[in-house]
Amino acid sequence: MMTPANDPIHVISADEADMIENLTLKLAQQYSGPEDEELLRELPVIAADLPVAQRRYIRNFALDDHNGYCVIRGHKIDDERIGDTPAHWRGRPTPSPEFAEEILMLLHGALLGEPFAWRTQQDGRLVHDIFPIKGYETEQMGIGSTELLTLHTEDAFHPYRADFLLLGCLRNLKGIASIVADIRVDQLSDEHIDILMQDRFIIRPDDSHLAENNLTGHEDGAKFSEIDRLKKDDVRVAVLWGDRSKPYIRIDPYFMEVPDDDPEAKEAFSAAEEMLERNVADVVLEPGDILIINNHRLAHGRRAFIASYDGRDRWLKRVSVTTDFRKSRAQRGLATARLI
Ligand SMILES: NC(=[NH2+])NCCC[C@H](N)C(=O)O
Ligand SMILES: O=C(O)CCC(=O)C(=O)O
Ligand SMILES: [Fe+2]
Repeated sequence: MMTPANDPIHVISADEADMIENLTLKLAQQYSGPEDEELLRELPVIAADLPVAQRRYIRNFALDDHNGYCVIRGHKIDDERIGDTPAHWRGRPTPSPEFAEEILMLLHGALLGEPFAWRTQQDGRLVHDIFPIKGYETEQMGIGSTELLTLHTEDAFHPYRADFLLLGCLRNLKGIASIVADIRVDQLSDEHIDILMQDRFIIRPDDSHLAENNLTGHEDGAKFSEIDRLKKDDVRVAVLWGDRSKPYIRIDPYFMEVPDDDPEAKEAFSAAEEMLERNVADVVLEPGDILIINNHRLAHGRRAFIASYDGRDRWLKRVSVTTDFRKSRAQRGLATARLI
């Protein structure tokens, strides 16, 4: 196919869904958990067993670099087997009852690059949980609920942030929407684009990487020293980069600032924010959906909702994927290590 795939949703057939479920259930018996070295090594090899149409669709999405997101729809979720939506991401068994769904996420990740994660998030787990956690209702984190999760590039502050972000839906009974916003460069002036492409914008780590939101109290917290440094330093970055006519974006206004002595940059930043706000759209994930986000071409977030904490709350899984493992080599210790 030569033209960019325009349909943002690829629906798999019932037969394909059965085949994939059998595959992931079998794999869940063979491996010890989502961080199993052998599983991770085999991922792209096993992913070749996914239906060819699905693999081709994802390949086109990645190569065309045009659409900000796509959804693979129709995977089966065994609501009974996965059990209640947990109260917290800490203290879950390995493997978890939803290991097959975690494998499904990792297989999709392997079609796009290498799954990786952060030492500073969710105890360094490779597959993250996103569900509301009591006490965090008003926080600007995936575990919040009552506030709009404002538009952001995932881990925008970090030079090694994901190229692709996968959000897999296990449960969403109330149809709570994720939000997405494309970059519409035609809605920005040439002057603003020029400024947005320069390193004039201060960015800080978001709260999900802070020690206070991740420590058990047992470890020394040394792994958060880089985050502390980035939090204090006024690191200045560009909001747009790459091809001027189809630029990449790096933005998380909630954790960004424009220096007071740079009114031009302030104005350009507001224009970028307004452009994104104008283009916000809802994407309601259904169980079995995998939302694939091009983290350089789309900002995303989530609508506000009221959590019930009754085991039926919305539950997503999240995997970050890089297309260039080498750039973070010095941070990872071993060539095969996946934590930055
Ligand atoms: N605008 C924002 N809320 N940015 C932070 C995003 C939340 C973060 N990715 C998390 O894991 O919780
Ligand atoms: O819950 C969602 O739909 C998105 C969550 C998210 O963006 C995040 O946790 O970073
Ligand atoms: Fe996010």
